[in-house]
This record gives sequence, C-alpha cells and structure tokens, in this order.
Amino acid sequence: MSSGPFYLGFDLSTQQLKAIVISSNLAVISEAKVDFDADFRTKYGTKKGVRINEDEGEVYQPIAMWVEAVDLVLARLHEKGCPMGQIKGVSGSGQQHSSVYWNSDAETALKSLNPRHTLLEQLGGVFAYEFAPNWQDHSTQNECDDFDVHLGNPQKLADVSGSAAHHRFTGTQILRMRRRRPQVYEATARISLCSSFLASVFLGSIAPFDISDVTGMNLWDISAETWNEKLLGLTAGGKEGIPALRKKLGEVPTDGGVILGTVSPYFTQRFGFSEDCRITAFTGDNPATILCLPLRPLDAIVSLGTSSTFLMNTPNYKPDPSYHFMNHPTTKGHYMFMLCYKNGGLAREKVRDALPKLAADEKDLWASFNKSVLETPPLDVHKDGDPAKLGLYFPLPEIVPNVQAGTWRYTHNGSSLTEYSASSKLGWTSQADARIIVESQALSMRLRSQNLVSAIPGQPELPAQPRRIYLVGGGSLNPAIARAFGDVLGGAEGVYRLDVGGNACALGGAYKALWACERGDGDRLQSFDELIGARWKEEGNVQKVDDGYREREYKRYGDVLDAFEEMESRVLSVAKN
Ligand SMILES: Nc1ncnc2c1ncn2[C@@H]1O[C@H](COP(=O)(O)OP(=O)(O)O)[C@@H](O)[C@H]1O
Ligand SMILES: O=C(CO)[C@@H](O)[C@H](O)COP(=O)(O)O
Repeated sequence: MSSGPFYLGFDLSTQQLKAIVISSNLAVISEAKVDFDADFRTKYGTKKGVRINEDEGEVYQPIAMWVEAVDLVLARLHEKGCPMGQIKGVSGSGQQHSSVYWNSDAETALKSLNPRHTLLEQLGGVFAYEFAPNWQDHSTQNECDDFDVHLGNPQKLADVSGSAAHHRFTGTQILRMRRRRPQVYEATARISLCSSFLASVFLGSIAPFDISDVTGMNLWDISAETWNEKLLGLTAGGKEGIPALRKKLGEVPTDGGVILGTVSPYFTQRFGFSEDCRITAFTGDNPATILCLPLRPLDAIVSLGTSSTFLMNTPNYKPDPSYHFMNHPTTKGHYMFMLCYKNGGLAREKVRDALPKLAADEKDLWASFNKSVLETPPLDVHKDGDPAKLGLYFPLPEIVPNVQAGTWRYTHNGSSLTEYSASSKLGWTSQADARIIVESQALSMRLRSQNLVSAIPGQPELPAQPRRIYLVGGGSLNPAIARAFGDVLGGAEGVYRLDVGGNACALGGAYKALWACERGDGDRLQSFDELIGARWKEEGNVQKVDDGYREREYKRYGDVLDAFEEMESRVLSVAKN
C-alpha cells in the first residue's frame, strides 16, 4: 500500500453513500459503500433510495437514513483496514438540488457530538423537516411558473442563474416549502444542500454551499457572484422576508478549494481520524464527476447513474432554458454544461425487465438486454427502405424535455414522421426497444450538445463532435451501451470507461480534497488541472471501450436528428393540449 497522506471522497447519491480513499499520487487505497435499500431494507421505507407521494409528485428521502449511512460507511472503511489516521483531507459530493432544513438546535448538536453515541442518536432532533426532497421531485410546477416569469422569461432566468426553472432546483423547492409547510420554513434556522449537509456533519458545524453546487438552485447570479435579490424576494414572499432567507442560506465562499476547518472530534475519537484532517467544500455529484479526470474542453462525460447526465467543461457561457450551465467547481471562468435526464438507469431497467429471459441472465442481469442492443441494427433498419425507429421511454415525468410520463414510438421514412401503431405491419419487438431506448438517450444528448462541439484541433476532416466520451456511473459497466453511445455521439478519440466507473463522483471529491490541501499558495498556487493533470495517468484509470466515431453510423444518426426533434415537439404539443 502507498504511504500517506491520503484523501477521502464521498458521494451521497440517490441509492447509495459511497466512499473512496486515494493517495497523493492518485492510487485508490480503499472503497466502501452503503446501499440504502439493501442495507436498511424496510427500515426507512425506501425503494431505489426514495419515498414517493404520488398525489403531490413529491419524491423524498429520510435524512435519518443518510445520517445512519455515514457511521456505517466509515465503520466499513475501518473494518477494511483503511488507515484513517493518515487521511489529510475530506471532500465529496451529493446529489444536486436536494435540500436539508435544520432547526435552531442543529449548530449546537453538531458542535457537541459525543463519540460514544451514534450520529443518529444525536442528530435525530435537529431537522425542521425530517425529509430531504430528492432531485426526482416534481411537486413544484406552480413555483417553476413563478420563477420563469419573475425576471421576464425563462431565458432571462437562465442568463442570470444558468438554468430556467426546474422542479428539482432548490429555489423552487424552498418556495414550495414556505407555501406548503410554512411552519417548517419558520422553524428552519439554516438550509443545506445534500453536499453541504454532508460537509456539515464532518465539520461539526453548518458548512456553506459550494460555489458550483449553489448554481443548481435558481437563486445564484452567476456573473455577479452573489444571490439574486429578486429571486430571493420571490422565494421569501416579498422584500421583508429576504434578510431571514439570507440567514438561512448563509454566505457562499467563491473559492472551490476553500478549507472549511478540521474534522469534528467525533470522527477523530470514534474512527481514528487525525485531528488536523481538513474538510474542504463538498460539491454536487455532477460537478464532482467532471473532477474525476483532467477533462479538456471538447471532452464529454456521460454519467449513467440513476439519472443520466451529459457533462462538458467549457469556458463559454451560453445559457439556454433547455439545459444547464453551472460554475465549474474548481476553475473560475470555466463552466459545467449539463443535460440531466430523469429517465436514465431506471428506464433502461424497465425495458430490460420486459425482455424474454435468457439463461445467461442468471449470471448477468443485463445479458438479454445487451444481446438485443448489439444484434439490432442502428434505428432497427434491417434493410434499405425500412423506416427508422425512434422512441421516447419515460416511465417518470422527464426533465429534458419537460413532459409527463409515457412511452412514444415513431417511424421515419426519410421525409415523414409517423406515430407507430400496434396494428402496423411493421413489427416492433421488445428487443428493438432495447436498442431504441439507448439510441434515444444518446440522440437527445447529441441534439442538445451540437452547439458546444466543434471540429477537433488537428482533425479538420472530421465533423464536429466530442473528442473523447468518458462513461461513468453504474451503467458504464455495460459494453452494449458503450457501443450504441459511440455510434450516436461519435468521439474522435473513442469512448472510454473510468476504472472506478460507479464511483466517479466520490473520486472527483477525493481529488478535490487533495487539490485543496496540496495546491500551495501565492505564486505557487496550482490550478486543479495543473495539479491533477501532472499526477494523472491514463493507464490504470481509464479503458477504451469503443472506437467512438464511425463515419457511416455518425452520419446515419445525424440524418434523423431533425426527426427526433420533431418527435419531441409532437409529444410535447399533445401533452400540452
Ligand atoms: N451492467 C450494467 N448495465 C447497465 N446498467 C447498469 C449496470 N450495472 C448497474 N447499472 C445501473 O446503474 C444504476 C446505478 O448507478 P450508480 O451510478 O451507482 O447510481 P447513483 O449514483 O444514482 O446511485 C442502476 O440503476 C443500474 O440500472
Ligand atoms: O438532478 C440531477 C442533476 O441536475 C441529478 O443528476 C442528481 O444530481 C442525482 O443524480 P444520481 O447520481 O443520484 O443519479
């Protein structure tokens, strides 16, 4: 094992709490995780990590479950022999947008944690609301409507805050909390995001928001680097409510590498952390993902977790209501471009579960799904003249585009788009669905990112496309998905999978802790890219899993992009009527 110092990164995602420990030279030393459904079974009443109130569109998670998971994941790291005493810095990530409402006892309780008792025993009573709205929550349509008009229109809101109003964005969630549960809003002393909640537990004091994660709230003015007064007024119910809301939100340090303090004595005494182990700002899971490798402009990351996201690092701020721009978590003047789909992993699982079972499925849950994807030709066009198949598979209401749940199947014969009907002579098998859902997710990403890609320097003969596509998240383990994403999205240098693919956000968190602790200062201050870029080696960290750009396929999918867009608008216009 390498010798210390070591750095610890967390990821508090929808279904799990993951931890990863790395050395200064970026070697992975130890990993552990808690899976909410598997480890806590029925204790918290969650399914796929969340609870749902269908009537109101609320999707939420018990905070007690997160609190209990912190002790458990650390106990697991400890049992594995992880040298806790040599951990010099801690950071991490949390699912974005999710909010925690602390009451006025919280600060004192965090400061006086007793290592002889569990966190859960001591933090049970410090929340004004015992649940955290999950990013899949869609209870805030009225609040989104209010946000979208408050600065004039959705584009103006996107210009200021990086995004138009979204159900899961924290500003709309806080506004709904004030309207729907005014007693909770009143009793709330501080509000955290999931990321700053986790940082607070380690710090033993309520931690500020991170400069990147704060841009997932619809409240932060990105260019002014401060809260937007008008949006605070809307959320607080008028000008007079703004000071109280500001207090709940706190100050936001603009430096992503800020050291917040040292670890709470609870962790030194209970798990053997060193007293000088430093806590740095925790960020969102997507911002942390772009920190898991030195990501150049024109590289793209596709995260295939519960949600699917498409991420790029760019110096160009070009906000639009249909996607998100967020502050880069470490690099001032850079932004994270993001598309976020609610129907990612769970939608693919639904299609997978409808397939006829194969013997191979006993060993690999994805065997029949993968066979179907690989044996179905692009767009299910078996021979010249067959129409292309296009579909949208949204078991949950979708974010991109903002449409209700449903499944839609269309065919396109080169000039016209027709809704598929079961009575059509043309067959549409469940095997075709496997290929079409994966293509559809990638086509949506290609459609919306086309203005961000350009010709690759040194390869002017290639059409504009990402240079590399990196796959991360649970679905990155899947070779058939890698192949189909390469077919649709290209990737001039290929499609790569991160070796800790399911743990990319936690790894990005660990790199952030390392950078914050070792970046130096004054004239010797190193940027994240300089520090991590100099230590990061491709070998052992990423594997090429697909060639990416194939001229014929890339063109074939390019030819149906307009039809795909048209299918989305038809679905949207029917949904609106
Ligand atoms: N071999 C695989 N093929 C496709 N999807 C997979 C595979 N293994 C895991 N997954 C998907 O990964 C998802 C979990 O990914 P993960 O990144 O851990 O999620 P999260 O961070 O949202 O909790 C599951 O919903 C599952 O559908
Ligand atoms: O809402 C978003 C991004 O805007 C989601 O990407 C969440 O950040 C959670 O993602 P998982 O990692 O749990 O899938």
